[in-house]
Amino acid sequence: MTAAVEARDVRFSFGSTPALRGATVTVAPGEILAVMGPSGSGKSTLLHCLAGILVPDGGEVLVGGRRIDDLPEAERSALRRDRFGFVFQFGQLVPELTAEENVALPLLLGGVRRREALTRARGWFDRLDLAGLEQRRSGELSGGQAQRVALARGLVAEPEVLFADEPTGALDSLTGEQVMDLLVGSARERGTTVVLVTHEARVAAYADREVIVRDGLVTSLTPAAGRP
Ligand SMILES: Nc1ncnc2c1ncn2[C@@H]1O[C@H](COP(=O)(O)OP(=O)(O)OP(=O)(O)O)[C@@H](O)[C@H]1O
Repeated sequence: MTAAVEARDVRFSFGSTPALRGATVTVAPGEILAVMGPSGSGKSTLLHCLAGILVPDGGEVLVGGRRIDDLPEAERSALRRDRFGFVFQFGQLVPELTAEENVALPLLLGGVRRREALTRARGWFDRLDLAGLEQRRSGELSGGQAQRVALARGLVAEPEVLFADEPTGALDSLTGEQVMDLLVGSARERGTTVVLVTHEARVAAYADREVIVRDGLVTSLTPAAGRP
């Protein structure tokens, strides 16, 4: 089966600091993969390389079996917009926009007309337990609400792959569990592939499989905790 996303022997340095030293990982279509590992081990860098945000110094990144690391920036940017969704640790909502405009953003950037984009965006508010908050700005939302809005924004364009970098890192454990339930539930409903960076075992337990990044290498493959 062709992998949804794959890194082959990927190397990346920030100046003289090596962040990835030959990382190899394969994510199957519809799989939820947790990327674990100590602070500074290269987890975010691996996610950024898989998502075509960073271009590796060596090795290859493939999406649906096709190399993306050698594409021009404009094509990688279009790929991110059209086929990927993103959720980061601190939601990173646009403060000037309402919650529903934030959710609609990927659709608007993809050329969907405003009225249709907002209608599709609103559909997510009930689903993610956000009904009534459509017109709020990010400063008027709790951390958990803002992160659910960010999750809706990551999923609204029905991406093939959702990249989530510490999506619960700024939340208390109960709120974090609610966000993970919604993230995993929505991904499973649509068969969305998920690459989930986390240093928390209880978050990784939501995944189908976990890999550990250590010193810029993917060093171990184990079943996620709590799964047979
Ligand atoms: N923008 C940057 N400039 C310079 N060095 C960086 C930059 N980003 C990351 N690094 C370095 O690259 C290495 C890998 O960082 P990365 O952020 O990928 O680790 P991480 O496993 O995601 O860490 P954390 O769990 O703390 O977020 C570290 O040594 C880090 O200091």
